[in-house]
Amino acid sequence: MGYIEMRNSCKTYKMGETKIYANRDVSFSIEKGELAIILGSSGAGKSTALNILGGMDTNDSGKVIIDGKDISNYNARQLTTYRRNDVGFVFQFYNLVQNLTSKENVELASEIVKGALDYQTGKQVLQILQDMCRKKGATVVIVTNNGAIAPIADRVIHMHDATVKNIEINKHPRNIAEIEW
Ligand SMILES: Nc1ncnc2c1ncn2[C@@H]1O[C@H](COP(=O)(O)OP(=O)(O)OP(=O)(O)O)[C@@H](O)[C@H]1O
Repeated sequence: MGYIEMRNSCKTYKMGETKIYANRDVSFSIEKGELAIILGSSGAGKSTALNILGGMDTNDSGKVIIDGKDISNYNARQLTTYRRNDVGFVFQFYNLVQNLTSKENVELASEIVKGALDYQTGKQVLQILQDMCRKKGATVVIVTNNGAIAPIADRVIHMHDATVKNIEINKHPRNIAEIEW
């Protein structure tokens, strides 16, 4: 079993009378110490999957197994403990997260790099994330619509239209210095 596993995870949002499928039967597995990239165009469902993995949102059905525990059964208090102890977030833009209280949003914001990342700062952040995997054994999940950074990942999860279309394993991930966008 992977360190992180989504199994048939589904999430819908209601917009008035309309039901929007943000994640439909999303399944993937990430090994401990991997750098995984979830890649897809705007609206593909990447942030929805990441928010669920990070305990910031909950799914409607399906399992979300982290280190052998199914966090999809967690209540709000358990999710708060999980976020505090087991998860770290870096946002590209300053985001308010809908499911968190305003106090939790302020706490999150205090840990976030200032505003949108410029090119060089973006590269430095990627370098830190890759080093955290390679040197400290951390498991990192990056969400992006920029295909140019996919070669730095051990695993690339392609999403389109709320589903996982394809999963690629890079046997020889590139160093950050080798990529340009
Ligand atoms: N809170 C919400 N209420 C209603 N619809 C939502 C909500 N969050 C996401 N959606 C919808 O769910 C779908 C998936 O959105 P999601 O943000 O997960 O995509 P994404 O791949 O991360 O896109 P982006 O790259 O633009 O951030 C989209 O159609 C989006 O409009």
